[in-house]
Amino acid sequence: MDHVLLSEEQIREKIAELAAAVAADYAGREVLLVGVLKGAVLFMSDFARALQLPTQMEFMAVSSYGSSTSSSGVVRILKDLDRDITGKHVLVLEDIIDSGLTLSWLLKNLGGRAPASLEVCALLRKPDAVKVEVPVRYIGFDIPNEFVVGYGLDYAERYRDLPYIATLKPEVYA
Ligand SMILES: O=P(O)(O)OC[C@H]1O[C@H](OP(=O)(O)OP(=O)(O)O)[C@H](O)[C@@H]1O
Ligand SMILES: Nc1nc2[nH]cnc2c(=O)[nH]1
Repeated sequence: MDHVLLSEEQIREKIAELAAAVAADYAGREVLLVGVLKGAVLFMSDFARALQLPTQMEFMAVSSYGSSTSSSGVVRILKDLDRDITGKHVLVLEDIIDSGLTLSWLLKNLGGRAPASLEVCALLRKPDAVKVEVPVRYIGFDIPNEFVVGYGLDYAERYRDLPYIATLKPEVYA
């Protein structure tokens, strides 16, 4: 671990803000939250509790081919949604947008299933790493182009359980 980038408290406050914005925008509608496994699991859990709206939850697991610290844009579905999203108001919850390749693929895929609406709420985004622009309605934090772990984010499956987000020393993963 190098240093803490975002503390537990900063994350909690940001999630409250995001949830308030989503609740205002979706008032009167039921939202179907789609969490992208595994990274978004902690975010999904805290966000769903903060959101003052009737919600349902689904999960999807995708894997991008590439090294453990970068994605290639070739995406494979490891676990699909358990049901049809036709006519649903879908809000995709992502932990991080790095190159944008995963989300870009996912939005095309989900968009083809005729949801009533499809938006994204991402906790983290690295503006300097983006290779494809993805329309993202709700963003938690823009962060520097460094590899981060914690709060769902792993390095080789470790560190997901940290309640904060930290940078990893480059020598650990280079
Ligand atoms: O914008 P990109 O460059 O495509 O990277 C972002 C994706 O990478 C991470 O997932 P990962 O493939 O590491 O799987 P995990 O969530 O199971 O850790 C993260 O959760 C995003 O889904
Ligand atoms: N853990 C982790 N996974 C990622 N996937 C894309 N970017 C990152 C990152 O900075 N950290």
